[in-house]
Amino acid sequence: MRLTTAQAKAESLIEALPWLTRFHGATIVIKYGGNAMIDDALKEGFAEDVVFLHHAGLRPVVVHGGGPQISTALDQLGIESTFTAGLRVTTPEAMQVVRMVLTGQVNRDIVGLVNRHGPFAVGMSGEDAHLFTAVRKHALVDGEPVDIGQVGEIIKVEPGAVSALLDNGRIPVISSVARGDDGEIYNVNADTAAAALAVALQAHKLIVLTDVEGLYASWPDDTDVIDLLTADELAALMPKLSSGMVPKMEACLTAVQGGVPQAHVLDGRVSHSLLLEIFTNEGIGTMVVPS
Ligand SMILES: Nc1ncnc2c1ncn2[C@@H]1O[C@H](COP(=O)(O)OP(=O)(O)O)[C@@H](O)[C@H]1O
Ligand SMILES: CC(=O)N[C@@H](CCC(=O)OP(=O)(O)O)C(=O)O
Repeated sequence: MRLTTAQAKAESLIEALPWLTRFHGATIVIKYGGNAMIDDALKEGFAEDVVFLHHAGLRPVVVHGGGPQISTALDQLGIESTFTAGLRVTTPEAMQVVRMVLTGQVNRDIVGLVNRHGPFAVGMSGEDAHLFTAVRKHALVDGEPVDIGQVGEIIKVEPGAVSALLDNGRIPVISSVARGDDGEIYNVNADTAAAALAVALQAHKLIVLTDVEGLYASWPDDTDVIDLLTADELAALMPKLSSGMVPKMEACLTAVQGGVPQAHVLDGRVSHSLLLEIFTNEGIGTMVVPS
């Protein structure tokens, strides 16, 4: 029997029923990366998805990056910027720009888009209420530690302010800047920050949005997406991964090993990818589960 358009829509809604039941009240940490913020329609779609999750009874938390936006700002200011082992070498001068772009620009943009739908989003820096405390991190190059400036490694998460916002029916939107007990501020990779928060909140899911379909089996030669991996399988694969996928898959591993039952890498260029992952039977992207 052919379904009418209206019946097909009803079928889609009903397909979501078991997932709505399962995830009611669940905390979902979503990492929104700079490369998934490519155009206004996608950004608006992302904001709609987050508000949809909120109305569906989930507790979404957004942790965002903004790497391309930071690079553009540094370029415009004539400040040179390089990456070592996937992390931005961050001089004190660059750190001011990182903080300005992440907390002052990208954070405001996301909060503004979500709040078109109601008084939901509250923007925070990872510096606020001691959310992220970091120490200076060194990159490892050929096994040797290399100084990369004010890049932080999170050593403590105090999620109380985030939990209070969630309990108050808000959607926290958090930039990946951290404070140090030494009085410094630190630039933290946003995938890493999202994983640390997912563990501290004991979230039900970590979802990392990026600009590829998921983890490719053997990038760039083989672009078959690996749809499911256990933590042990991922740990064995880690040494073979390169560039931007390293912090993303490390984040998934940290989250799952830290008690988060599911971590996903999804294509943020696909409109409404968050809803497709959470509310459809197939899901999309790569999912990491405990071994
Ligand atoms: N095995 C892999 N599977 C998928 N992408 C990979 C893989 N290895 C490296 N990459 C690269 O990692 C990039 C994603 O990382 P990145 O550019 O840092 O994203 P974001 O800004 O979303 O954090 C992809 O666009 C791709 O070029
Ligand atoms: C230390 C480090 O590299 N920090 C990142 C923080 C932003 C980020 O992670 O943004 P995406 O998620 O868009 O890549 C940076 O300066 O680019």
